[in-house]
Amino acid sequence: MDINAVNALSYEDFLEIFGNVIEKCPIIPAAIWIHRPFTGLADIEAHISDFIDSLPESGKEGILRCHPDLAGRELKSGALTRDSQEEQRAAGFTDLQPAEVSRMRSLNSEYKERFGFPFVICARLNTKQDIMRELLQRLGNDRAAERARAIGEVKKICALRLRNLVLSDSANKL
Ligand SMILES: NC(=O)N[C@H]1NC(=O)NC1=O
Repeated sequence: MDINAVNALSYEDFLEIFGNVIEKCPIIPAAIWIHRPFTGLADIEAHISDFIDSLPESGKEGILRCHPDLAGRELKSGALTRDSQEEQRAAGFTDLQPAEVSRMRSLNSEYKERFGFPFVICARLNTKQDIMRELLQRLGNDRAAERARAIGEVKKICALRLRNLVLSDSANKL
C-alpha cells in the first residue's frame, strides 16, 4: 500500500487497517486520521507519538494497561490480538518451559504490584532472555521513569506494526 492509498482511505477503512497499531487503542488512529494527507510512514508515526505525548500521565498509563502480559494467560488461552500473538511468538514466549512461565508470571505480578500497569516491551526487538533481564532491571526504576520507558516501547511496537501493514507489499514501499 503506498501513501496515496493510505490517504484515500475513509476513516472506517483506516481504522479497520490501522486500529490496533497501539494495542487495543483504536481511539489513537481514529484521532490522527484528521491529519491526512500524511507525507509518509514517519509522518503517521509522528502524529501518533505527539498524540500520546499530549495525554495526561493517567492516559499514558491507560494505554499501558491495554497491553496483555507477556507469557500471560491470554497467550495460553489464544485470546491475544493477532499482532500480540505474533510478537510474543517471535520473542520465543510460545515455547517456554513451565519454570520459565512461572518466572515470567511472578515477575509480571511483582511489576504490576509496584507500578499499577503491566510490563511492556517491544517483543520483536528482544529475545525472551533480554526481556527477563530488562524486567528485573526496570523493576528498580521509579514510577515516572518507568512510565516514560514503557511508553517508548509502545511507540516501538507501533512503528513495527505500521511497517508491517504498509510495507508488506514490497513493490509499493513508501
Ligand atoms: N506486555 C507487552 O509488552 N506486550 C506486548 N509487547 C509486544 O511487543 N506486543 C505485546 O502485546
